[in-house]
Amino acid sequence: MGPAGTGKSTYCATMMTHCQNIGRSVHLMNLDPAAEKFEYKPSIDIRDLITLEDVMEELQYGPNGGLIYCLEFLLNNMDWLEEELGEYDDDYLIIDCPGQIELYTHFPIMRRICDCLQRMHFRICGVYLLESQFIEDNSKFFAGVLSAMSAMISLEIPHINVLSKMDLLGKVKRRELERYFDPDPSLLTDKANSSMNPKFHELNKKIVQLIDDYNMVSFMPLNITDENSITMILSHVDDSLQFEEDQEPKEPKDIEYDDEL
Ligand SMILES: Nc1nc2c(ncn2[C@@H]2O[C@H](COP(=O)(O)OP(=O)(O)OP(=O)(O)O)[C@@H](O)[C@H]2O)c(=O)[nH]1
Ligand SMILES: [Mg+2]
Repeated sequence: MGPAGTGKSTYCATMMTHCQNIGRSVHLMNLDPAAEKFEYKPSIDIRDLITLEDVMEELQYGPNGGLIYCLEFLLNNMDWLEEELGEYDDDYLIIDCPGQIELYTHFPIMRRICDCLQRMHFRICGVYLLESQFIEDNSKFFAGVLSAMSAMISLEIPHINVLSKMDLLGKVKRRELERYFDPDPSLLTDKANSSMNPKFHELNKKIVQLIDDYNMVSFMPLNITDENSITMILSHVDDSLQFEEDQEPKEPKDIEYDDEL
C-alpha cells in the first residue's frame, strides 16, 4: 500500500524476483483496476472482474470515482474473490494495491478485503510505502507518517512501514535518514522558524504530540538495488506472518559418497 507512485508495483516485482531466486513459490494478486502492465502476470487480477477503463467509459465516471466504484463492485462480488483465492489457500501472495490512500484511511474497502482474507485463514501483513525523498521536506514527511498511521489504525493488521526509492537518495541524505526510521518529533518542531505563522507552529506541535502518543510508526529503508535491503524487509514480513514456523521441515539431501574414498 501507499500513496500514488511510491513504488508499490516496483516493490511487488522486486519481491517476486527475490522470492523466485531463493526458491520460494509466490503469486502476485492485483487489486488495482487501473493498472496497465506488470512485470509478472498476476495470478489473481481485479481486472478480470472489472476495469477502470470500462467504468469510466460506460458510467462516465472520472478516474478517482471510477476506482472507488470498481472496488465497491469488488466488495459486492466478494464470492468472486473468495473463489479466486481458493486456488491459492496455502500460498504466499503479494498483493499490489491502488495508490488512492483514501481506500485505506477512510473508506472501509481495504478493511473489508482484509476481513475476507482473514475469514479464509490467510495471514496478512500490510506493507506501507512512503518515498524516502519525503525527508527533504519535514512537513511532507509527517503528512506521510500520518497517512501510514491512519492506515495502520483502520486496518488493524500487522503492519510494516517502508521508505522506498533509497537508491535515489544522495549519500549525505542517506546518512541523515536514520533519524527518520523512528520519526523523532523534534524533526518537525526543530524546523519551526521565526517566519512561521504561530498558529501553524502550534498545529505542528499538536500533530507531533499525536504521533508521539501513538508511538507506533517506524520505518525500514528499501533499496531495490541492494539484495540485503530486500532480504531484510522480507524477513520482517515473514516474522509478522510467522512464515518460517509454518514451513514443513525439509528432507535432508542425500549425501553422495565418492566411491574412490
Ligand atoms: N529509482 C527507483 N525508482 C523507482 C523505485 N520504485 C519505483 N520507482 C519508479 O517510480 C515510478 C512509480 O513506481 P510504481 O512502482 O509504478 O509506483 P506505484 O506505487 O505502483 O504507482 P501507482 O500504482 O500508480 O500508485 C516508476 O517510474 C518506477 O520506475 C525505486 O526503488 N527506485
Ligand atoms: Mg502500481
